[in-house]
Amino acid sequence: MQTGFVKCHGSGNDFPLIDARALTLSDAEWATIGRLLADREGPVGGDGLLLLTPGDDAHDFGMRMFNSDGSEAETCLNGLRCTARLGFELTGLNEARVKLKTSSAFAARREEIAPGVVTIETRAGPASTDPGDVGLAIDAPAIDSILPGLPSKRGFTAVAMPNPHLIAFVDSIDESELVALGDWCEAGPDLMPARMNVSFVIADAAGLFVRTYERGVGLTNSCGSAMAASCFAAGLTGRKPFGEALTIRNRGGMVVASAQAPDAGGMVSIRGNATFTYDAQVEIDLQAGMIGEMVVHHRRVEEAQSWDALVASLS
Ligand SMILES: N[C@@H](CCC[C@H](N)C(=O)O)C(=O)O
Repeated sequence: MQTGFVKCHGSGNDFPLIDARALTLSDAEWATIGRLLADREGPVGGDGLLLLTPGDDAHDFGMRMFNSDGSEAETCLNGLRCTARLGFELTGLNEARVKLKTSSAFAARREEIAPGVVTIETRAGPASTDPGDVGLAIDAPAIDSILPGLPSKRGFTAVAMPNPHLIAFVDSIDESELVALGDWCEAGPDLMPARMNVSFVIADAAGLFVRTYERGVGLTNSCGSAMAASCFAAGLTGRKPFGEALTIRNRGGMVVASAQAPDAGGMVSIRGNATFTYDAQVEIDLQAGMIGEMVVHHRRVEEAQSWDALVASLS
């Protein structure tokens, strides 16, 4: 099959994005397409696959997200900004209620965070620390807690957005430690059979810096739901106030986020880029599990440059 897609990124977290509203493929077929398109060794590459899907009575449209290992995630908040932008462009809406795998989110166009940078705000949640929601085999919420059985003596806060996140606040980020822990989680141990995303987070005067090992992917430039979970965890642990806009930096750029306290609703808003870098087409052979050459129709050079200028201004 010939498949058209937009290559996009939210804060450097990059994805092929398909308008799948009229496509009826099985979950297994989408998982295969996710593995093929998001393969860094292949012609496209990405941290996963995004699908714009049909809405229903309560939603204007929907989003599905497959990690590069083919597993489907409950949400992807960098991807949600990009998917919402495509949904807005195809429906003429400027804000929407978006159907996710197990929850709903709100998305709206916002004023550009920097010249030429298309900006979307999302509101997702409520964030939860319930062990059942985060998929942890423990008796009580983990908030700055050492987790028995986890090969780390750091304090972790576990948050579902609703996808599962383990957050440790650290003074400096040891990437090899993060990768070792992320790899351990990827095995789906009894403590977390559905695996977890793991982030090391620095809280400083400028806000937060978040580095994430993503479930089903590995280290990525940024992870939107990890930034949301970190913002919520920073409020829960008293490192940052709830209800205030925080600048959250990452390897790919930045977003602005704010989290409500649990008793105020526990929703988390993120404002950031939804950058489209090129539009392309590729032949996918589902039987053989192979993709052909990619043909790029349109490179969105100015848009990509606007984002690069914002990132350069951060350093
Ligand atoms: N990059 C995403 C999260 C993608 C899903 C995640 N790897 C999971 O399996 O939960 C984001 O921006 O939120």
